[in-house]
Amino acid sequence: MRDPLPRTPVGLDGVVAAETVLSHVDGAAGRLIVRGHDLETLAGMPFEAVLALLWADLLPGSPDAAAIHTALGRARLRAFDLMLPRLAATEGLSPVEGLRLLLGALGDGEAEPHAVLAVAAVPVFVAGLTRRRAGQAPVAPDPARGLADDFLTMLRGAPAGAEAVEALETYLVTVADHGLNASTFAARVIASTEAGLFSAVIGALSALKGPLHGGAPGPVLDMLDAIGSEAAIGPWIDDALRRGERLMGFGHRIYRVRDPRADVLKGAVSRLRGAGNRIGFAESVEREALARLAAAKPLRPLDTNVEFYTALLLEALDLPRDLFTCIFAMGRMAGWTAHVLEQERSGRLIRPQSRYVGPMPAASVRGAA
Ligand SMILES: CC(=O)SCCNC(=O)CCNC(=O)[C@H](O)C(C)(C)COP(=O)(O)OP(=O)(O)OC[C@H]1O[C@@H](n2cnc3c(N)ncnc32)[C@H](O)[C@@H]1OP(=O)(O)O
Ligand SMILES: O=C([O-])CC(=O)C(=O)O
Repeated sequence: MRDPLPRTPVGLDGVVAAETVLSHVDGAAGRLIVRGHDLETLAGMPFEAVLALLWADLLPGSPDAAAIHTALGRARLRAFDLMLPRLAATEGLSPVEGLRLLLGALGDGEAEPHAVLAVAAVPVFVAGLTRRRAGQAPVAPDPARGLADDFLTMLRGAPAGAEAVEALETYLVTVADHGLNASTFAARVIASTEAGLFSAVIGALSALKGPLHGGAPGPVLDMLDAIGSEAAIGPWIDDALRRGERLMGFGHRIYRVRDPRADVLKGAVSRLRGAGNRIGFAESVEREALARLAAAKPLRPLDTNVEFYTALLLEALDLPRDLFTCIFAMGRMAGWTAHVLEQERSGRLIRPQSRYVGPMPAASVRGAA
């Protein structure tokens, strides 16, 4: 007998790998609680206020939203200086690869609190690398602006309207934290080795990049484009399911009902002028997809996840679809940093077990010497 471990499904379903005060995902009820607040009550708050909630008791002095606004403005200036000499190296990389490269400029010796600098750096880097590939010079941050507002200003080279800022802010808050999802788990594993916050969030970004996690919203739009017309919806979905493909923006490891973030984001898209036609089509696709998924997988409830209306919202904001994962990272950096700080406080190495199912040596040489 060389296998004392019970057979378990791979994927860590249902395994508790950390205790957290940060967020709770109730998959049966379709409820997301962030530090004692339902998502729906957070959705109107500034991103800086949600950062104050997530970082409370984890950052020295538990700064409030106003102090975080000031600290993030200062840190964006620092990130801009770090970015300038490295921007050329992002040539030829996808935006998320470029962001990963630029985050590598954040060294453990930085004076700003690392959580603050990591959150501040994402909008600066994403705006800078997007402008560079369009042949435009980077725009310096304005520390007086809020993070969402400054990102759109740095990206476009001109202030964005209040409606767009509010919609982006709703998005950033909605995706700020979500229990022990794959990227946050990756961050906590890296933090548990005491490798430092910047290493942990670069690892998290690498996990987010995949199409089964934060890479899904771009492909949601690809799917809507490929379907093309109302008449094609049913046959297109049937063909995709027949080929064994996954419909992007549907299904979730934890939710067995509709992801509560979907409706918050759908509301935000609906409030944006000019988003009307595409949202009507998206609703038809969603309706048909849910009916067909229920018929195809009767034993596995599959509902709409956050990425479906993320795609619609970011498209309505006129953001290029290959930036969507970077913008997800802009919001999720809040949660990653808070989880890293919490993990560093608990201080225990995360090291699960694998079950060896490979061959044993033909003849034992142990003890022969
Ligand atoms: C922010 C986020 O990360 S939200 C998720 C974003 N990702 C997506 O939208 C990609 C599409 N969705 C998926 O791939 C999955 O639903 C995931 C990755 C999100 C969750 O996957 P898991 O919990 O591992 O589900 P699992 O792989 O066990 O799937 C169970 C069954 O449902 C099917 N299924 C799951 N999601 C989908 C989907 N979107 N479309 C079609 N079938 C699906 C699987 O093929 C599988 O069927 P089978 O039992 O006949 O083989
Ligand atoms: O929780 C998950 O597994 C994926 C997800 O929705 C997120 O990270 O926002």
